[in-house]
Amino acid sequence: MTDAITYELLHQDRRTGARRGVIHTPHGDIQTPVFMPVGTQAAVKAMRPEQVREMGAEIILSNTYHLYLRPGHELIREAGGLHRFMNWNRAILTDSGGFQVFSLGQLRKITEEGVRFQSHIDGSRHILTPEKAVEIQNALGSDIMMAFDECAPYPADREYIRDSMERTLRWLERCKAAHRNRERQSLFAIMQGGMYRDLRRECAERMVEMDFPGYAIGGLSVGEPKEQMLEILDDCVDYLPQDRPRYLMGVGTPDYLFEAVERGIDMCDCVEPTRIARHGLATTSRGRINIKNARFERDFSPLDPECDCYTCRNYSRAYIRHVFKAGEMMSAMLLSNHNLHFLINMMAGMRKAIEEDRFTEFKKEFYDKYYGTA
Ligand SMILES: CNc1nc2c(CCc3ccc(C(F)(F)F)cc3)c3[nH]c(N)nc(=O)c3cc2[nH]1
Ligand SMILES: [Zn+2]
Repeated sequence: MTDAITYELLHQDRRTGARRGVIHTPHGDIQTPVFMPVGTQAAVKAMRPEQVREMGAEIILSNTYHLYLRPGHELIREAGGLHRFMNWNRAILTDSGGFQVFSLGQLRKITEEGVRFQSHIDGSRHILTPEKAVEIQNALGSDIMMAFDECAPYPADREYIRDSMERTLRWLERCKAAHRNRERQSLFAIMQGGMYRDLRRECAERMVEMDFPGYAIGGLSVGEPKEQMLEILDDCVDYLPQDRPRYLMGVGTPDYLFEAVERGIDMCDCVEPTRIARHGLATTSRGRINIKNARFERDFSPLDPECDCYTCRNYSRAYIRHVFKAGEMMSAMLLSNHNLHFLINMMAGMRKAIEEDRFTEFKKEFYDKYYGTA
């Protein structure tokens, strides 16, 4: 029986680990490497689905933890699934909730069974188990479901990491056993192992042994120094099979995206573009700008002169600064639109550069402009 998703490798950059591929899903193809906009509560903040689609997004992320607590996965099942409910007809990947329980839930307790926690919304008590996480994602109908894992905290000693990794692997067996409709929804495994190279290798080997249609690298972007993350990443990608997509979880600022793609990562996410929009921050080809800054008061040029998005074609920095200061929702709409467009555009540039075996040059050009070393 074929899996819901399959990966096709199109081209390997001649001088780096960067690779160009396509992920075929029941809701269309995803060109990789890809940046996935975050739609935590069944909405990409301040954006309508048509806009997200129009800028070229082919997959968005959503979340088991949030949607289970509100509005409830059974309600979404009754609505015909998450695609119907949020009017998004391309691919959806849902995280399994483990990470969010730890970053959002109060009073949580890990047991062999699963994780007990109190809702950050109303304090009600719940338990999330591997079986429950699969059931919820099945109700949501996401094309890619993530296994229920523990994203170990940073720093953590080797003893803790090994025990946590072993439990995550036992939970993975339970997720696989609970997963029925492989031809409609694919289950991705998530590699843990902290910052310990040998544990990472062992975790990867045991996950690959169980065979999944895709693999995520978890337990990173949890506060570790950048060099440490890149060191771990150097090894992790090589432990994974060539013919499956690789998803690096929680990574999404431009510099990290380049480093991840250079090492052979296919999929990335991050709440950053829409989150920073709400604080008046815009990502431009010449670095980040804070629109609140007084220097933009009479600046009638676009956010980014090199950007062709709706925001940059129609509004000035002065206007966006004004609506932001005035507390108008328009500022989140215009900044989210630009920030997402910028990252999606940047990924399109990476894909083209890989096809032409000039990823290294593309990365240098980008860095020189973005960090002003030009
Ligand atoms: C920010 N750093 C980080 N984020 C991490 C995430 C969350 C990724 C995610 C997924 C969906 C959404 C949604 F809001 F769009 F829904 C938002 C974020 C992880 N998730 C799991 N399962 N294991 C990990 O080991 C892990 C490590 C992570 N490091
Ligand atoms: Zn723009």
